[in-house]
Amino acid sequence: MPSSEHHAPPLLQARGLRFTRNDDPVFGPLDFAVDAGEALLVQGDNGAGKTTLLRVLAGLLRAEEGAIELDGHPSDPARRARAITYLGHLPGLKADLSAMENLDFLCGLQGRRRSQLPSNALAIVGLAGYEDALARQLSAGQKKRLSLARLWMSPAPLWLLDEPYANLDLEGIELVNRMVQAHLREGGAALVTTHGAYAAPPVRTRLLVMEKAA
Ligand SMILES: Nc1ncnc2c1ncn2[C@@H]1O[C@H](COP(=O)(O)OP(=O)(O)OP(=O)(O)O)[C@@H](O)[C@H]1O
Repeated sequence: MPSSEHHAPPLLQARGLRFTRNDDPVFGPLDFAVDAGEALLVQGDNGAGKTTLLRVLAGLLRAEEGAIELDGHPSDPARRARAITYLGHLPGLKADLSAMENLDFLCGLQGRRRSQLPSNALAIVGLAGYEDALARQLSAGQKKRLSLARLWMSPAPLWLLDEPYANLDLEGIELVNRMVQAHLREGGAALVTTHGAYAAPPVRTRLLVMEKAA
């Protein structure tokens, strides 16, 4: 653990991050940092570039310019695999596997927090009793909840959450906020995109407002 006089680098730092698509500017340059125990709310209208930013941070798209550091080191595939878990718009589930098989499969790919059992994670997200249901038989909200169970199992400290409230009922929105709170209490961090329509998680929050590039 770092001593009090040694200031740990942010979990995530972006400097001068700029993204263009076919020479059209999408966002940036952006500068921001997220420390352990913090959330960064990424706010902006439809098309402002929130999803693009998260995909750049997750290593799925390449920025035109700028630098990304994870824990004080340049972001590279191995560091991203250890540090980041990405919850995108699509649930990323295998339609013909059951809820439990999906979770086992994803834990096999990404590792899991030692203290967590997949069955507990399913119960936490309200899917107790759905262990054997095929993913394609789940509702949109239940699929989202299954993705949240995968998130809960992930050992990565940095959560990139693209509109995590989409398709969730009020209780599901509160579930997301409780999960983010618990994750931050354990020293994690989260980037959360939002249109501002839902209550943000009640945690230490920084704000990044994105506007459509001119
Ligand atoms: N695959 C793509 N090909 C071409 N243009 C794209 C693609 N994906 C996004 N865009 C464009 O990039 C810009 C940013 O899109 P992005 O999805 O990042 O916005 P967003 O802030 O996440 O929007 P929303 O709130 O609607 O999800 C938009 O102008 C969009 O039309």
